[in-house]
This record gives sequence, C-alpha cells and structure tokens, in this order.
Amino acid sequence: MESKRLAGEKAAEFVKDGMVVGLGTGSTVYYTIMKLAERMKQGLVFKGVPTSVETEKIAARLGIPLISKGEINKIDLGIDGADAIDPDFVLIKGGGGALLREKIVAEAADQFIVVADPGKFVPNLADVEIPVEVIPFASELTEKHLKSLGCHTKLRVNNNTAFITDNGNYILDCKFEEIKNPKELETQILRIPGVAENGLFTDMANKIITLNALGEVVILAK
Ligand SMILES: O=C(CO)[C@H](O)[C@H](O)COP(=O)(O)O
Repeated sequence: MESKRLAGEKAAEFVKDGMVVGLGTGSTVYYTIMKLAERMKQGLVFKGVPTSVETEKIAARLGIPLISKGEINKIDLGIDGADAIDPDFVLIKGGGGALLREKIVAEAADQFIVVADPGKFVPNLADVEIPVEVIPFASELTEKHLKSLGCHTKLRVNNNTAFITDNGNYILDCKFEEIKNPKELETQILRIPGVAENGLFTDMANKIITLNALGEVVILAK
C-alpha cells in the first residue's frame, strides 16, 4: 500500500549515525527497514534491535547489524507500526503478535516514532480488540481473570491451532464494550498473573508519521 510505504520511508530520515534503533514489526515499518538498508549503503552507520523473529530475518537478509539479545542496554530511537491510534496518541499494537518485544523496545527507546496509514486512526479504542499475550500455563485461569475486567476474549489461532508468539506464548484478543481510561486498563491487565503483556501502548508515541487527506506525509507530535 502506497500510504504505508510513504509513512514508513519517512521515518528512516530520523535515524542518525551511531544510533541504536528499535526495528518494529509489520508491513509499514518494513518500508522503514528497507529505506534504512538503502541509506546504509550510502554510508549510514547504525545498529538495530529487532522486535520479532520476522524483523530479525528481514534485517539480517539486508545486512543490517543487529545487537544480540543479551547486550541491549540503550535504544536511541524506536520505529514501529500500530493497529489503532486514538486522538490522545494511545496505541493498540500486536496485530502481528509481536507486542511483548515491541513494548520492551518502545518503553526503552529515548524517542518512539509510529508509522501508520491514515486508516489506523480511530475515535474510540473500544472498537478494536486488544491483544493480550499470556503464558500457556493455566491460560484458562488467566482468561477468566481477563473476562472479569469486562471483555470478551478470543484465543488467536493460526491454521486451526493456537497462534504461538516468538516467546512461546498465546494471544487472547480482548474486546471491551468501552475503554474509559486506557492507562488504568493497561495496568489492570498487566497485574493479572499469567499475562506477559498487553497491546495498549499509552504515553509512548512521541511522533506519528502518517498521511493527510491530500495524501501528503505529515508528522504529528504531542
Ligand atoms: O503491532 C504490530 C505487530 O505486532 C504492528 O505494528 C501492527 O500490527 C501494524 O502492522 P502494519 O504496519 O502491518 O499495519
């Protein structure tokens, strides 16, 4: 999709020499990674921290130097996509199942840029399911606990079997009737034993790169 390419490529301009860059997951940030590989050939020096096995493979194929798992201390800039963005820049992520590593990277990054086509903007986050990564042990109990927060849960499946994340966990997609306070909900979900992470990303995005109604790339900042 052209809008994903334009937004994704623009974000690559924010990477400077010497940076450690969190590389997100998905079809929009894919274009960022491609552009970064192009800039690398022109002399840009940086190192990447991939947020998924999928991104790790893409980056490795393009020859992007990656920081190995045990050596990630500082991330200058994180760039990633989103499934939904509300007017307060609260995000829902995890459509690709990479939310746990994505949140670790977004939280650690000094700056976090989101790349998204305009279709990702929603007036109401409750219109979108929140992915919750749960460890398989006693996941029925975790699910029951989640339901008590007032949502409908659905185990994510792939080819008729449970979808397994890069961390060996399940994903429960949770639909709430309303979300009054996303920050509070993010914390409430995280408090449930068995929950590894949830796809609500509050207070994280510094900039959102998207397209306006004229199809021009715009950078929204808080
Ligand atoms: O959260 C994600 C993966 O876990 C992605 O960032 C999100 O699904 C957006 O993907 P795309 O850029 O392909 O629309």
